[in-house]
Amino acid sequence: MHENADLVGGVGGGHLDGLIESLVRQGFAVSPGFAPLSLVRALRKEAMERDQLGEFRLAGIGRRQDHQKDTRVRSDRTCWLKSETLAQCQWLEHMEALRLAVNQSLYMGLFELESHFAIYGPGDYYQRHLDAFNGNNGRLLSVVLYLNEGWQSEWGGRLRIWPEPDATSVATEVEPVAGTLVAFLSEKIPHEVLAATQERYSIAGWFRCNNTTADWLDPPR
Ligand SMILES: O=C(O)CCC(=O)C(=O)O
Ligand SMILES: [Fe+2]
Repeated sequence: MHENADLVGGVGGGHLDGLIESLVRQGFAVSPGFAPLSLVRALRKEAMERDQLGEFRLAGIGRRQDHQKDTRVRSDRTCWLKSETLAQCQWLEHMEALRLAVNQSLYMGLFELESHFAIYGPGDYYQRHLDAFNGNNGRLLSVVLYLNEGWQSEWGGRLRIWPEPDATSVATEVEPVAGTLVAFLSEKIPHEVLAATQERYSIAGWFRCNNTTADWLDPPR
């Protein structure tokens, strides 16, 4: 069988319709088994190799001028993805299928994706936050893919999700199990990564709008 058979089965694969329906209904979606295990394994192996090479950095908060390191808010380490390996290209193809499906059904105008590997060591966390506010960074839709095979519930590391920015009651908690994809509206859904007792591997990504359009059409004078 062609080595991309997994990918062809996975994209389409019945996940996208349910995912979009959940996004419309509640602003977030949890899709277990979204990515095939073969792809999850390849991605985790790459994350581990790049970590060995020292390519991960303590995660920052914010972008550009307001970029700062703040271990009180989060303590994971991250490494940006590039389309430099087959596995990363396959991840990007999955996300391209999601982008097209979301744009077709929800007219969200998702334009480009930025994504990074993240490793939360034992005790690492990311406190409750929104991924975007008032369009500050152009992030519209957030996605997270978990890369942990054999994850045990008692290890912790769940993603806690609230239903709206000011909510006090939790909507759900997601186990960071291999192949599960979570997607949510970046400006609307607060979330928090709870500390785990084991290393927790993931890819987090953000679809952004096309920030350059206005500049091109109506250059500032
Ligand atoms: O790893 C997760 O479950 C979520 C990560 C996250 O919230 C982020 O990187 O902004
Ligand atoms: Fe986040």
